[in-house]
Amino acid sequence: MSTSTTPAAGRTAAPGPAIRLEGLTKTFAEADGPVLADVDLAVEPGQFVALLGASGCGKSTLLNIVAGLEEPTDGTLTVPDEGAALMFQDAALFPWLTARRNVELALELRGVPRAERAGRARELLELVRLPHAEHKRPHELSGGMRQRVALARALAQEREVLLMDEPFSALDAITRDLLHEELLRIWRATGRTIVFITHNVGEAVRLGERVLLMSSRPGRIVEEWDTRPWKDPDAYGFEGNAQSLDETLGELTRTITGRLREEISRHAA
Ligand SMILES: Nc1ncnc2c1ncn2[C@@H]1O[C@H](COP(=O)(O)OP(=O)(O)OP(=O)(O)O)[C@@H](O)[C@H]1O
Repeated sequence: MSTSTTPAAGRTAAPGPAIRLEGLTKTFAEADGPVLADVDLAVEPGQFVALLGASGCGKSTLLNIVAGLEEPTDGTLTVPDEGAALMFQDAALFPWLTARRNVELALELRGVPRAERAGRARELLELVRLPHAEHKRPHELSGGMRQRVALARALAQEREVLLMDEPFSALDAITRDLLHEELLRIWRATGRTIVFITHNVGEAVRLGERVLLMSSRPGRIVEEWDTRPWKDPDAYGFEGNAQSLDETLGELTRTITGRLREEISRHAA
């Protein structure tokens, strides 16, 4: 696991969870009070965690700290030594490179020998179901296809942890729905640990095994729901039929939506 900086605002080595935050606080120099205060969170290897919260509550700040792009003001952060792969709302591909070259670049940065790069990039484009687009440049691809390339590029980094900051929020509903399926398939196939930020409760419930709600200013994790009983009802001894399963899932979604609304109105008040 990871390197250490200062004891108070540090990155420390420890076995166990893939990500562990303890008493994490972040205050920006020019900000009015802390954006994050005393955030505690442990994410086990291979878990899929969805993080919900009002706009501006600090979700991206939290992800940026886990990614090492921001330093915490206080608290302890444990992440894998290798760091994490990141994916954003904007695919941020190099426009002059083909889809395959965009993926190859990530392989090159990881030190994969030149002779292996093209084959590995093709495999990754197949994994995201985009093999036919390997020679296309980003402007020739749809928004959904660009996000698939961005996902292949993030996977090319071979990091255990994948951090996703609203990666599908700019896509239309049908494309998003398809990408949800693809992401779940890829998560099961690769065993990555995923932290996925969204404003969308349906998306959070569909994707996350754990759905976390962040409070607004200061941001901390105030509630958590376990969706696994709905995803694997037999393993969790759910005795109802498909309809009652849907109904209880609907109830869960309404409960989470209600709590998110409370947080949004508290922030707006
Ligand atoms: N570098 C920075 N300097 C000062 N303030 C910042 C900085 N980055 C973020 N903030 C502030 O921290 C707060 C949280 O921002 P952040 O982007 O983490 O929220 P968020 O929950 O991801 O929002 P959204 O859902 O709208 O993307 C905001 O008030 C923002 O203005």
